[in-house]
Amino acid sequence: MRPFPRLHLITDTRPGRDPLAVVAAALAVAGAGLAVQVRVEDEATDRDAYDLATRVRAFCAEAGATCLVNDRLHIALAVGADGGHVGALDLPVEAARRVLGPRAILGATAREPASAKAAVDAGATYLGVGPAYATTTKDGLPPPIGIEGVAAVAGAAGVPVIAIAGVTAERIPDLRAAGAHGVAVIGALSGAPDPVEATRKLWDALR
Ligand SMILES: Cc1ncc(COP(=O)(O)OP(=O)(O)O)c(N)n1
Ligand SMILES: Cc1ncsc1CCOP(=O)(O)O
Ligand SMILES: [Mg+2]
Repeated sequence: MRPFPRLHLITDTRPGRDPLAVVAAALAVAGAGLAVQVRVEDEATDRDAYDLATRVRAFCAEAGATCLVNDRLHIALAVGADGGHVGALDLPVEAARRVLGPRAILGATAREPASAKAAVDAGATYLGVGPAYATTTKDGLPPPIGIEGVAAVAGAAGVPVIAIAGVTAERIPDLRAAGAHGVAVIGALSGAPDPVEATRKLWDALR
């Protein structure tokens, strides 16, 4: 079994972004060590999500990388992804586990130890933990939990913790010291002038 990826790239499908170009750049650097989470805007059609997931899944398969799908687990199944990610407004973790089956990777969002433990008991195999820091990529989030919040969840989780929100290469040493297994990013790669170079920086900080 391949080790659980430390670098998770979440696709950025906001207008004017080129998610596949960023995925290709990140895979060129991190290869099989990368997880790509296909995430589309809430308004996106299932057909658009399916088309993007199909292409990301093919890129990942070629590189030996992990492919996950956010929220829309039927699309994860339809494209043969490795798993999915759910949060508070999505299917409950135990239902997501039933949908994906016993062997799939299943991520759940958590921001404190009690919900983290409940998610793991319900079948989550990793936790997306945050917002670690402030982010401009997603609206409506609660206040950042900071390094202390990440450490509290990591200490209680018993599964890999992937810190999310506002993650930069410079912040990775603190997050790792707090017990995070890895990080998930959107802006650090999608907003970078050179996504290959930006991936290299994140990747070096994670090794
Ligand atoms: C790795 C990771 N962690 C957290 C999230 C957020 O999921 P969720 O809370 O369901 O919010 P949306 O991404 O669906 O808007 C994530 N996607 N990935
Ligand atoms: C999907 C999501 N959920 C919590 S923060 C976030 C986006 C994080 O994006 P960035 O890495 O640009 O801060
Ligand atoms: Mg969600």
